[in-house]
Amino acid sequence: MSGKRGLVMGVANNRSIAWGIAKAAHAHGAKIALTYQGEPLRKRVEPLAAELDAAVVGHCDVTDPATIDAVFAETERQLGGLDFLVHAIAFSDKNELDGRYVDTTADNFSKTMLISCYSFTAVAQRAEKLMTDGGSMLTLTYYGAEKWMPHYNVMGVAKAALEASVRYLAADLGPKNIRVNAISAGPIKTLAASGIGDFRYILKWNELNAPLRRTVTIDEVGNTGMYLLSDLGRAVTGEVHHVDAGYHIVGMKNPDAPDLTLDRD
Ligand SMILES: NC(=O)c1ccc[n+]([C@@H]2O[C@H](COP(=O)([O-])OP(=O)(O)OC[C@H]3O[C@@H](n4cnc5c(N)ncnc54)[C@H](O)[C@@H]3O)[C@@H](O)[C@H]2O)c1
Repeated sequence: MSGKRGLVMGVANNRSIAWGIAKAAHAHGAKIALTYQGEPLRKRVEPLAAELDAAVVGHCDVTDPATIDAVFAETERQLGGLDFLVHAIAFSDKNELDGRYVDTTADNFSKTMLISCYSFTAVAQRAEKLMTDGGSMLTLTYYGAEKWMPHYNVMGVAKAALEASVRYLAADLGPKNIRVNAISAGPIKTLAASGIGDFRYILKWNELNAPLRRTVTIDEVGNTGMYLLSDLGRAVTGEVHHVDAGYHIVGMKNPDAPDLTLDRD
């Protein structure tokens, strides 16, 4: 990653998956820029950026296109161009990440799709202009895009659309040697994940039933990110790569795993 310049969007705190990727990129010699969403997160992101000698290129709320333009202009000013982009952004109303998908409202459906799916295309449009010598774009998805998961609901629908957009963006940008991939991460306790109903149960279920009999860390997602963002993955595009301790190959509960009781406090 030495000599590569990357914009990492989606650091909220030191538990964020984006932070795991930013740390790995820095450790491998990349120059990083970070964005933050709103003032409360600026106070968290600035000290983290200092740890990586990273630029902070401003506030970005992907529902406000002017803020996307502003952070890309600042990235160009500070880094001079881009070799990679990390999009680790998702949002849905917490009330609809519990219970039944069929009860999703039109308003939250649109908002979830805009923030969790379209925003990757919106940032890809800007990043393409800065990737004058090829590049690599990476987003984050979850197995709930492929299979039903309890409470994932509209976010599962948005992630399915996000995975489809990875393929369409990869086809559009491939002729410019810009690669587009996703990591499908296993469940990790982050701020965003805390909004999902019965998340502790989901974590425990994965730990007991994944082939590696454990969950994954942000550092492990970060390390796999290096393969997709660096020249190691230079022939890989349009891919959804699972980093989930193998959970996605499982078809049935491990018979040796104990039965779990639902703990909702
Ligand atoms: N934690 C998990 O179990 C898990 C598993 C698979 C995929 N993912 C995905 O990883 C990505 C990162 O999430 P995380 O788990 O690290 O949680 P996180 O809360 O640390 O990060 C989510 C980020 O999204 C940003 N965001 C939300 N709405 C935004 C908006 N309107 N404009 C700009 N930014 C906005 C937040 O500021 C935050 O930085 C998400 O796409 C999430 O769906 C998470």
